[in-house]
Amino acid sequence: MSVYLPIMLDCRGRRCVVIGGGAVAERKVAGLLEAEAAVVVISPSLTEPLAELAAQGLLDYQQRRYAPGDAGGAYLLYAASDDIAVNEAAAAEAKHLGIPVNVASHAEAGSFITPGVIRRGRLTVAVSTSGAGPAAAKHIKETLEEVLGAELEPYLDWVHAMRMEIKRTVPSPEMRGRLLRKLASLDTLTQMRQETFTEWTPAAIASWIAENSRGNLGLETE
Ligand SMILES: C[C@@]1(CC(=O)O)c2cc3[nH]c(cc4nc(cc5[nH]c(cc(n2)[C@H]1CCC(=O)O)[C@@](C)(CC(=O)O)[C@@H]5CCC(=O)O)C(CC(=O)O)=C4CCC(=O)O)c(CCC(=O)O)c3CC(=O)O
Ligand SMILES: NC(=O)C1=CN([C@@H]2O[C@H](COP(=O)(O)OP(=O)(O)OC[C@H]3O[C@@H](n4cnc5c(N)ncnc54)[C@H](O)[C@@H]3O)[C@@H](O)[C@H]2O)C=CC1
Repeated sequence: MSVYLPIMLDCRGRRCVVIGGGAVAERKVAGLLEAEAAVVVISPSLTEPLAELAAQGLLDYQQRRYAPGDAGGAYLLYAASDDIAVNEAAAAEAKHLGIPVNVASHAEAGSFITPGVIRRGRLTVAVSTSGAGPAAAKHIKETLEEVLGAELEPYLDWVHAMRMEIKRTVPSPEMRGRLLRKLASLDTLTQMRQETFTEWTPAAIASWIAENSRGNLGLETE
């Protein structure tokens, strides 16, 4: 069994090439566009939704079959045609160039696989069964979706704003760590879920930081 390393990859503006324009390519393209990649699709045909994206100029569509050289300059390659030999050739080319490649028809020919993804604003949850059962991964993802509430989005926006403020005003790394761990243990998420949360004013934020940094001589006060 392959033990895959989960990582979060910044693909903004990166050239990501998808070979094939069918139902599977459609899913991979959706994930890439969500991550703001510069998507190139090479395929003789496209599904209706992919053709719509191409018409809107959201992806670079090259209407033709895969040809050697297509992996060149790619940040990621997805071999998602229904022709195993084509997927294999594209994967071999990518591997030769050291480009990470996903192979839809037989995962073991590639170097990475695609998880099911849940997003709640800044939160991303990726579910993989290491390829054991893609439909099972989808089902587990749907089960998790039910417990991950919409309040996680404003909660993480709040955590982010607080963290930025703590990083801006607290010079001591030890004290910042203490404050950030304390922040994570507050019941803000529950309050947001129960709709009892009231926004912290800049003065309230400053006094929370001051109160919880007692003994920290490095704290900048205004
Ligand atoms: C290894 C992997 C490689 C990769 O594609 O990256 C792969 C491979 C294959 N999938 C196959 C079939 C199906 N795939 C799905 C669905 C999804 N497949 C996804 C990922 C992955 N699929 C990677 C492993 C993920 C993991 O670690 O678990 C998801 C999670 C993400 C996505 O694709 O975006 C997405 C759900 C999206 C969502 O959450 O909604 C369904 C269900 C459905 O369509 O409803 C079926 C039919 C039922 C079944 O077979 O289980 C076949 C057989 C083809 C054949 O035999 O003809 C192969 C080939 C092989 O086994 O090597
Ligand atoms: N990884 C996954 O999640 C899944 C993988 N699969 C497998 O993935 C493959 C694709 O499945 P679908 O998208 O449903 O097939 P599909 O038949 O809907 O689409 C295949 C696409 O490949 C294109 N194509 C064919 N030859 C090509 C070439 N030489 N160069 C470029 N493009 C070419 C076709 O024009 C078409 O757009 C199949 O092998 C299938 O068994 C199927 C289900 C899920």
